[in-house]
Amino acid sequence: MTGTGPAGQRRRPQKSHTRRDPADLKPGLAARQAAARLLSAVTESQASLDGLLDPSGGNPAFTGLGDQDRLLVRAILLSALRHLRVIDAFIDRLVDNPLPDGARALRQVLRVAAAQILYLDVPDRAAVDLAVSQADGDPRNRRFAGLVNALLRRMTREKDQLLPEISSVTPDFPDWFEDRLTQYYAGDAKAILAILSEPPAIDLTVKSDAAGWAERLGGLVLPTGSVRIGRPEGPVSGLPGYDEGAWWVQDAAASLPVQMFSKLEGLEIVDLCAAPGGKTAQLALSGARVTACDQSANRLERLRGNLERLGLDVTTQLTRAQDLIAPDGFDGVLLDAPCSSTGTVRRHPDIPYTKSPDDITRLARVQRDLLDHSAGLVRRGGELVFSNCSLDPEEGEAMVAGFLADHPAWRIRPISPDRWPGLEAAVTSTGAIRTHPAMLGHEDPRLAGLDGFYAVVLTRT
Ligand SMILES: C[S@@+](CC[C@H](N)C(=O)[O-])C[C@H]1O[C@@H](n2cnc3c(N)ncnc32)[C@H](O)[C@@H]1O
Repeated sequence: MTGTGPAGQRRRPQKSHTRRDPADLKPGLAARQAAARLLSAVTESQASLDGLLDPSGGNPAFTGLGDQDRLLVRAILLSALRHLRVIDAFIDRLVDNPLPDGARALRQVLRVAAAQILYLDVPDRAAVDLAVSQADGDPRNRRFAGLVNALLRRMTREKDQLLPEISSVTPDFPDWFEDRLTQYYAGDAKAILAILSEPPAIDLTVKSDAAGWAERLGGLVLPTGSVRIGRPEGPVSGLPGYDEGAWWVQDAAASLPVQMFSKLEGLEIVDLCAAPGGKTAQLALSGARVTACDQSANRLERLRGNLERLGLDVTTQLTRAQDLIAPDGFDGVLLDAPCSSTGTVRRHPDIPYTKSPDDITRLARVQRDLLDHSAGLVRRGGELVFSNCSLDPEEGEAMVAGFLADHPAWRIRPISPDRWPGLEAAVTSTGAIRTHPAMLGHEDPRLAGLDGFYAVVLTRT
């Protein structure tokens, strides 16, 4: 409020020197600041997006936001990471001189704004204005506020013309990631890379009556028996069947490993890396007596919550798989091993930025150690299913070939190529399963694709 001074002149409003939350100053600014900070954590410190966005233990810049802002930050980050190289190429096209190397904070501000302008349904003007305010409010970027304004305004004007052109010649993902996929998937690599920058469809594993649930939810039944519901607008917890535990979210590819056991009903099965419990639920639903182990107490707690909602009963054990001792063994062992998760880049587009070829080699060694230990837990005549959601053969085909070479008593029990009609291409020449995101094509991109998975059944002769 303005007032009058002693001489009767109008007094200018006093600037408050109290530190205020930027969100108080301009709606939406705190969300953009959080997005830039988290993008920097992913791309510069290799922090995992899942960890940063965890509602309980995540980054305070995110957890301190309201629900709407959190949704926006998540959407900005997913879009930015799915198209980071295209966004950078667009920014670089619009600057007269390359951005200084030290201007990393500035680049994050521009990336966050560009993700909104190029890929999200946010009014251009709001994206530009907030980016300018964001630059202006940060001493590192203040001198660039004019540049931010000019560059982003130009982006809004020229996006229709330039985006298709830049996208057609710029890869979406880092070279190491694209090179490996091209090396291993040859003819399919282009299609895989194209679909990896699309958000995935949501698949449900239903307890029963897949056709009925598909009709009720407007989805379709897949060769795996899963129900695909596309990309629903709101949270899945609002859909029919969630509260009564009639289904759970599980990519169709992730449902295959459990289906590969030849028998489950009445058998004693250990699920060694079980949380959050998608495969544990399948095992329990098939009538197995399940022990679900995980090394993470938090994740095991999540598994218990998920199984409780589904009304399924399992024994849980907090342990590292390699520390589990079971002198009597199990009829079946599921080792859904920790991996680089490159098969899930559609929902985790941070992976190409947070993982490296060295990580893949390291994780393949971890998997091999876990597989060696798992083999000792299988009763004679029992089955060991190994799986993971990596697209990289070093963590799949090659690792298992090494195991078989060192354990001559073990064999692959081959899966028949017609086990899932419509998914014949997923069965390899050795009888293992190799899925990739360009499988299960559909004319509607919202209904297409599959996570990358490798899975194999091993038995002792
Ligand atoms: C790929 S996730 C498993 C997904 C799960 N099977 C499902 O279908 O929902 C890998 C899990 O392995 C756990 N994990 C990683 N290393 C482990 C180890 N050495 N022993 C036991 N659990 C481990 C992680 O905590 C994580 O929950």
